[in-house]
Amino acid sequence: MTAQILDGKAVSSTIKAELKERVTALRERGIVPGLGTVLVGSDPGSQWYVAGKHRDCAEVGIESIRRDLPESITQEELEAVLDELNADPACTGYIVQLPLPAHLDTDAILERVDPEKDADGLHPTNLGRLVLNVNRPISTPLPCTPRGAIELMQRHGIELAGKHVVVVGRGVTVGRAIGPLLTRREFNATVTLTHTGTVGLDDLLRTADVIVAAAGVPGIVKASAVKPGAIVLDVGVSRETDPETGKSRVVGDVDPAAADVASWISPNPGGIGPMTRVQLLTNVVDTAERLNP
Ligand SMILES: Nc1nc2c(c(=O)[nH]1)N[C@@H](CN(C=O)c1ccc(C(=O)N[C@@H](CCC(=O)O)C(=O)O)cc1)CN2
Repeated sequence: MTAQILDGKAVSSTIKAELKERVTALRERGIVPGLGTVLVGSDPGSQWYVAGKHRDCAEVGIESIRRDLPESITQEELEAVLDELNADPACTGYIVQLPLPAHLDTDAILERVDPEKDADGLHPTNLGRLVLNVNRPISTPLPCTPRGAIELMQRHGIELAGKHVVVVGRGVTVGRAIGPLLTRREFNATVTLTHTGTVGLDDLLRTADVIVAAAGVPGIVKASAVKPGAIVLDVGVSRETDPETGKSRVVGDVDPAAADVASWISPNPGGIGPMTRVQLLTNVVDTAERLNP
């Protein structure tokens, strides 16, 4: 079997076209959605992701507010920047690009974001609402990668109800947040959360109808652990230097040979990354519409 491709680039282009129409309608009513980004330091990956977020905004008509800050910033100085964005009426929602430098308290920073402006859905209040299932139909932002991953499957006509999803990885942006979403009645999947400390991971993976590989460990999902016909989402992002070209490249969590066993697979790059980005725009437009019914 050769797996069909879950094409995140194509789906995100479609969604961006839909969002552009929604933004145009908002602008016609005098409402201009604005997305803020807060970037600390000069990590090349984070700089690339933030630049991409601003390109996306320009494409759909969302205003960009950008705060690029030095690596040396103190906790107090960073919190003051967040307080400004919390008070800025031009900012519909904003994100703090992760990871932050080690001297900063990430939990305290995420908690400082006004939950109403939390475009990433990572504020404890919004994650709590997700777990309590009070976030329906769409009243507060949902974490971008989990929601984007589900949308990618839905837009390819994949029915999740009754499926057993095995998630690999316990990080806050994906692993911990995707279970509460997938087990909502609207999706009705059954979820097993595993991680790098799970004993018998391969045996659990072989029971999965859907694998969400988000551990950030290259090759943690082996082709031999994928049930024939399973759906495989490769979310993990690691970087390595290509020995032939000397260039840095993205490596996912899934053994490429899994494409010979699975029925559907998300490429990496080109699968979940673009869906993460477009979900961020969706969160901003949803918020602008919710605040201006
Ligand atoms: N505040 C946040 N920080 C981080 C998040 C997040 O959701 N919120 N997720 C990641 C980084 N990220 C978004 O910020 C992100 C990762 C990857 C992509 C993407 O489009 N990737 C491309 C490949 C890019 C490459 O070659 O490096 C793809 O998959 O096709 C977009 C956004 C951590 N931080």
